[in-house]
Amino acid sequence: MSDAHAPLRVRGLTKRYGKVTAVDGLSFGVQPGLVTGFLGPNGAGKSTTLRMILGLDRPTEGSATIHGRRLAQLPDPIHTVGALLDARAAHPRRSALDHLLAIGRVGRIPRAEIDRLIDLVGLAHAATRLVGGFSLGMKQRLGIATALLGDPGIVIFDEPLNGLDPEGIRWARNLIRGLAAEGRTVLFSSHLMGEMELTADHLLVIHRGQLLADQPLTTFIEAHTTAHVLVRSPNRQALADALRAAGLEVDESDPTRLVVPRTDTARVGHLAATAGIELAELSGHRDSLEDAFLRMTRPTDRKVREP
Ligand SMILES: Nc1ncnc2c1ncn2[C@@H]1O[C@H](COP(=O)(O)OP(=O)(O)OP(=O)(O)O)[C@@H](O)[C@H]1O
Repeated sequence: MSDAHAPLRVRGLTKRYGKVTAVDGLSFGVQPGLVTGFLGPNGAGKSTTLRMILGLDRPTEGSATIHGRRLAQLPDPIHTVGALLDARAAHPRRSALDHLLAIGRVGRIPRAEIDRLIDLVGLAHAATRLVGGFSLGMKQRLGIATALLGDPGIVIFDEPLNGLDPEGIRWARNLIRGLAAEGRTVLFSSHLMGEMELTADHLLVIHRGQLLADQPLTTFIEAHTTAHVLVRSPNRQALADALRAAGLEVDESDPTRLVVPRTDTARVGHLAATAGIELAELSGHRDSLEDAFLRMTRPTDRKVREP
């Protein structure tokens, strides 16, 4: 599906607060059936973008549309888009159940569906407790249930993993992936790179309000990271010499292993065997999403990439 037909679409979206340009001409589409990760350092403009998509902030320029319309123009918003922006927003003196019942009433959500969602997010044991006494992780679970109340085809989660424990993070990851597998359009932001790497299929990377990348996660990692080989040998110097003689770069700064960038284990293994050099360890590595992201948003050598 092209961006022009994406269920969620942003064009030239810009937000200025006085002299601060929080969001600077963003254009992208979010596709159904995939988890799209929204990635950017603190202050990059993620929350402002999501707020404009949800009609909570007015763009200075540009537009954000859902099925071609602004959210306010949708005939049935609660059944179209569900969002978790700030888990702390729920009223502290209401129980989780009352919170969901109150919001569910607006969309005429059946009680059985509310009970199902409470179960789904693992809050059955705490449904009648006041939200004010909830941990941040419990509030996130309630926020996720609230977002899913209308069984929406589009879900937007801003930092849904904050405050969740490791079991909760794994649960949320499976839930987010499951929502996309059901064909929904899923956009979520997280500053937890390892989680983003495990959860997202597609990435939107923003920095200082501008789009730096709009591509599949694997393409992003391949484009912005290098593969390298770690190799250990009782005959370290001879190995380093043999690798260099074959035109490879060898990093000897680690006293235990040689690091050989931009190659693979087959090549290093073959060169060692040809030179008759014994190996004690041979493994291939690729930088993580975090390495790629940090390299890309480093102030000095950042290059703006058009989507
Ligand atoms: N209401 C506001 N008034 C003035 N400036 C604002 C306002 N809201 C956001 N900003 C500024 O806009 C920029 C983007 O903020 P935003 O909260 O969208 O970033 P973010 O990517 O969500 O960051 P974080 O991960 O820290 O939440 C920041 O420089 C912020 O200070």
